[in-house]
Amino acid sequence: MIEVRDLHMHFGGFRAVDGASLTIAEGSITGLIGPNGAGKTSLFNCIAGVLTPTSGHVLFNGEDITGLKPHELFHKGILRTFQIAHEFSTMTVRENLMMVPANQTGETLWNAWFKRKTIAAEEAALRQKADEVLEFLTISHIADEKAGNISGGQKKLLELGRTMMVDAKIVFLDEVGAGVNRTLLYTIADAIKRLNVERGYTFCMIEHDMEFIKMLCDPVIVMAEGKVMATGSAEGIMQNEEVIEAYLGTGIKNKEATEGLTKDAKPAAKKTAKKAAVKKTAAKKTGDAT
Ligand SMILES: Nc1ncnc2c1ncn2[C@@H]1O[C@H](COP(=O)(O)OP(=O)(O)OP(=O)(O)O)[C@@H](O)[C@H]1O
Repeated sequence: MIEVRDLHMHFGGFRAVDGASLTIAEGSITGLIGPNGAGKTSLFNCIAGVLTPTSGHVLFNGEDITGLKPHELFHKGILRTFQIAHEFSTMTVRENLMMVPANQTGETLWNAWFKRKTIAAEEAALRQKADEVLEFLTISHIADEKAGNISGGQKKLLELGRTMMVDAKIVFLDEVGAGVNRTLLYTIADAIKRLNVERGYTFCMIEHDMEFIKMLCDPVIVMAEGKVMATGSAEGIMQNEEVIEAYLGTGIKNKEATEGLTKDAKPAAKKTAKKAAVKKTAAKKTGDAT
């Protein structure tokens, strides 16, 4: 379980995360949504060690992990994927997977010369594991493709596959569904669901696509202006007036998210909400100094 307590991430005088508290329960697929600029990525980066928070705490099963670096969190099974998949483009898909586990014997020149048998055995085991991962993700057919040549959606699957090469406990997914065609989106959703149910992975995912959120996430946490404004089921969140207002107020760029969250809102209510939220944002930007 991850517990975030009163987390702040300030950039100069601007409070990107402004006292966020939330829980990611073990075994859940927790969605993190909110309008553009709500602070979701900053919060993710604080939890995953990419940023050191200005204040507040992140606990993992009761242990304070605030400020630990990504490699330290990696060894605890806490991994973060990025919005833009980070693959080694000139290596094959299989080789990309085989690169993930740390502390391989062949990593030093000395061992490469004198421990050849051990290295060969390790490589064979890694190759087998990589092939199992590819099969699980239904992308065995691209094992020998250069990673730079595969589609954006396949890169997202590869990113997910890399988390399977180590014993991941909690995986933070940053817009894993963004820019992916519908068919591949269902493959990704299916892989996430199976990793959750069959292998006990916990997920926390930032997503703008409400259909994707509805397919997978319970609970859904909504952030606005650096704070958690609501937590609940996807259906409940989509009916929540406050949430609808928050989305309208910031002129959200993502069409699907806006449609999903605002289709029931009345036109007059939309106008008032937009004015109120714009005022609130302006006040926040001018009134804060840290
Ligand atoms: N390194 C930084 N320096 C200054 N301001 C930053 C920095 N990173 C983020 N911000 C600001 O913090 C606010 C929150 O950004 P963040 O990326 O966390 O939001 P988000 O909810 O992930 O948005 P989106 O959905 O658009 O990706 C934004 O106003 C952004 O401009």
